Amino acid sequence: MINPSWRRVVLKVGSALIAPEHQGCSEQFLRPIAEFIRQCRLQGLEVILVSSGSVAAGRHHFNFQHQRVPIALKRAMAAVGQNELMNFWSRCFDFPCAQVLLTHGDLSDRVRHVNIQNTLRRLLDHNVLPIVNENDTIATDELKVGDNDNLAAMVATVANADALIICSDVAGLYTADPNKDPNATLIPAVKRISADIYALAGGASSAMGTGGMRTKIEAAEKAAAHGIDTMIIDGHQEFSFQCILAGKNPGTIFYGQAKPLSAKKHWVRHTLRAKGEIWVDDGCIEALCQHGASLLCSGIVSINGEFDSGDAVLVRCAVGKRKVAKGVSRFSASELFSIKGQQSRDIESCLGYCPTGSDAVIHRSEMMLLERL
Ligand SMILES: Nc1ncnc2c1ncn2[C@@H]1O[C@H](COP(=O)(O)OP(=O)(O)O)[C@@H](O)[C@H]1O
Ligand SMILES: N[C@@H](CCC(=O)OP(=O)(O)O)C(=O)O
Repeated sequence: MINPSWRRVVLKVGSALIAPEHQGCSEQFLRPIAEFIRQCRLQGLEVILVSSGSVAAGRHHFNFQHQRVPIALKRAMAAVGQNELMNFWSRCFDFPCAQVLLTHGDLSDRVRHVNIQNTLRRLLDHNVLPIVNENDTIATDELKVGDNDNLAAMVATVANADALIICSDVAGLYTADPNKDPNATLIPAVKRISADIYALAGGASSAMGTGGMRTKIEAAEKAAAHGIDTMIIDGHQEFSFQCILAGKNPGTIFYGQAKPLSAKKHWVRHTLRAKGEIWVDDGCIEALCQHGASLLCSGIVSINGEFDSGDAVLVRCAVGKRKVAKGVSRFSASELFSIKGQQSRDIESCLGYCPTGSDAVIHRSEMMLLERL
């Protein structure tokens, strides 16, 4: 294995590998991937598979020729395709497979998040292969992750994996989209994901791919913040899998951070979605960024959006509106309208009650500074 310290890996397989001809699941690329999973398990690695392809695999059952599929039809295609997908994967192995269908709503709810973690743990303990996909049949824009690269990174985080391997249709991250630029060259390793790395990424070039390279870099960034290494490899080539098993790098490796974020901070930063904004003054920004303070109501200038206590919000500078932090608000938007700019001791007299028993609007432990990242 490329890194002998890896104990648990998440392997993500894109739709173009599952159903390359739009005619249901194809053995062509899946057999070598299945063999790789088998070999990993023989080497003592725990494997979680994140398999795309429910829509691509189900499409041939519907007489629909247009490129853009209406969402209601996509949900129906996913329902039938997911079944084909699971049947196919199950036939590849002589050990049991488990279907785990998730939405973003499941990953961002603390109780369901823990349930997912416990279920994956139990499945791996009993040598079952978890096969994860987004629950496309019911997912709404608000509740879905939207692409399986980011979903796989969230699964790698919740499962405390050591590595995320993304099987794509190109060998890795190139200096430009290799399908458009013949001079593009492969970047073998990325130590830090910066804006320059994002600038290299274009969208999906195949009709089946969802996010292109950008969502793969987002996934690598999420994983790295949890200390997880990410590899992007060409899943069409058996050689890619042989390389990994032989300890070589056939694509691009993004190294996990040596000092990962705490699980709570990672969840706030990389899983929760901001439901609103709190705009703060310069003194407040200095307290947050330079003194590690919690956010208090005295520094709040304005509130934007509807959110409840417990929802994630963005903290923005009132002047210039740049993003300063992301965190969990202990007050709702309507409560903050009443107490913004007030001293903490006045919260109770403004609201008639003190909802949290603490004066922090966002506690330090539930806030991630964005400016330092
Ligand atoms: N800098 C880049 N390096 C490699 N591929 C890139 C880059 N920018 C854009 N791409 C495109 O991203 C595609 C892979 O993403 P996608 O089509 O979503 O596939 P998948 O099904 O693997 O998720 C490649 O085929 C390529 O055309
Ligand atoms: N959940 C969707 C796939 C979403 C997705 O990200 O697809 P891909 O870019 O092919 O990995 C499905 O199963 O059809």
